[in-house]
Amino acid sequence: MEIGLIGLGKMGLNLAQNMQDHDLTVKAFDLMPEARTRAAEVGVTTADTLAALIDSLQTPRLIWVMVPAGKPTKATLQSLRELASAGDRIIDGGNSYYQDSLAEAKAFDAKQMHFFDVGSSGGMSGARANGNFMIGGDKAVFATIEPLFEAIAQPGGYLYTGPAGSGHYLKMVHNGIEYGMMAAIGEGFDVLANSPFDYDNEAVAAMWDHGSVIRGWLMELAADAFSKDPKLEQLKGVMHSSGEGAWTVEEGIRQHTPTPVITAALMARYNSERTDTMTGKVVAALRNEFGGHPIDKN
Ligand SMILES: NC(=O)c1ccc[n+]([C@@H]2O[C@H](COP(=O)([O-])OP(=O)(O)OC[C@H]3O[C@@H](n4cnc5c(N)ncnc54)[C@H](O)[C@@H]3O)[C@@H](O)[C@H]2O)c1
Ligand SMILES: O=C(O)[C@H](O)[C@@H](O)[C@H](O)[C@H](O)COP(=O)(O)O
Repeated sequence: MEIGLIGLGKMGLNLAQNMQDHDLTVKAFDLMPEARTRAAEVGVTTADTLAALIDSLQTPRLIWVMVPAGKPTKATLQSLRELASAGDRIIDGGNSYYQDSLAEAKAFDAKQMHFFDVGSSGGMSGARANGNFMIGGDKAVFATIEPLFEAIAQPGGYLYTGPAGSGHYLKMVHNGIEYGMMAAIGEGFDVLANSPFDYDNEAVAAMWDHGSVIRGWLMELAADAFSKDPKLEQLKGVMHSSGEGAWTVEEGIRQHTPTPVITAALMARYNSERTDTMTGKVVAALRNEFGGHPIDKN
């Protein structure tokens, strides 16, 4: 099986190596020459332009797009509609918004091309080996690309989820859950840090990862992070987000499905990006106005 891979960043390059480990033929392209050079250094065949990549692939082509979600993905998918042919199969493996994927599926359908929205999980190590994939698209055509997922996923770690849109929808909800789980772990360690006891964070996380109810990969990763920086003193507690948590909350609001934990986790992320808040100033001012309570001044 031959795959044309577009995007050789943190995920794409690992995916390319994962595919090659399973005797799949990878031909790849990235806008950045440095990314192409890095890929060539680990034995990935690269093309200098998107058009050259498309020309080099056997038809019906199988093309995996792994570039940043949003504008870069939209632009790449638009180019593929111009450069690829009827019958080609196009995978968007990035974290795209499912509504965008529904629109992309329609646009590819109009060109008799097959679009798959694939939520990819497991971070960079999952891309490199034993990944996790949530796959939306045409079921009959999926059968033609299933061997790819059998090869690169953890056994049991891929699922055909239904028509186009359903893969990225499921990944959106997965990431909403991820927000809540990580926030709870973070809060727990915050309480420990402010406790009267001197806990060893790495030892606690490693112990919790062995048999406790809250064991799991996030706990393992917490132990790894604490092993490098026992109190995470080198980090600022700023938590960025790239959209999936917000989309999950918006979806909950649209459905009238309460998502208080995920919403609180999302708001905590937004709050962490601000050094001082108008909310805090207003509440401080009001407490001072009605009760004479002390205020901290700039
Ligand atoms: N990093 C993760 O843990 C992770 C996990 C799952 C899914 N994702 C998703 O995978 C996608 C890629 O993420 P990443 O972490 O590899 O990003 P990245 O920024 O590390 O890499 C993106 C690569 O795409 C290239 N690129 C950008 N625009 C391009 C274009 N128009 N044509 C060709 N190449 C282009 C960039 O030069 C870069 O090398 C994103 O949609 C992301 O949301 C990331
Ligand atoms: O399942 C995964 O492998 C991760 O969820 C992955 O997709 C990525 O690390 C998120 O995009 C981060 O999302 P935020 O930037 O929203 O935290």
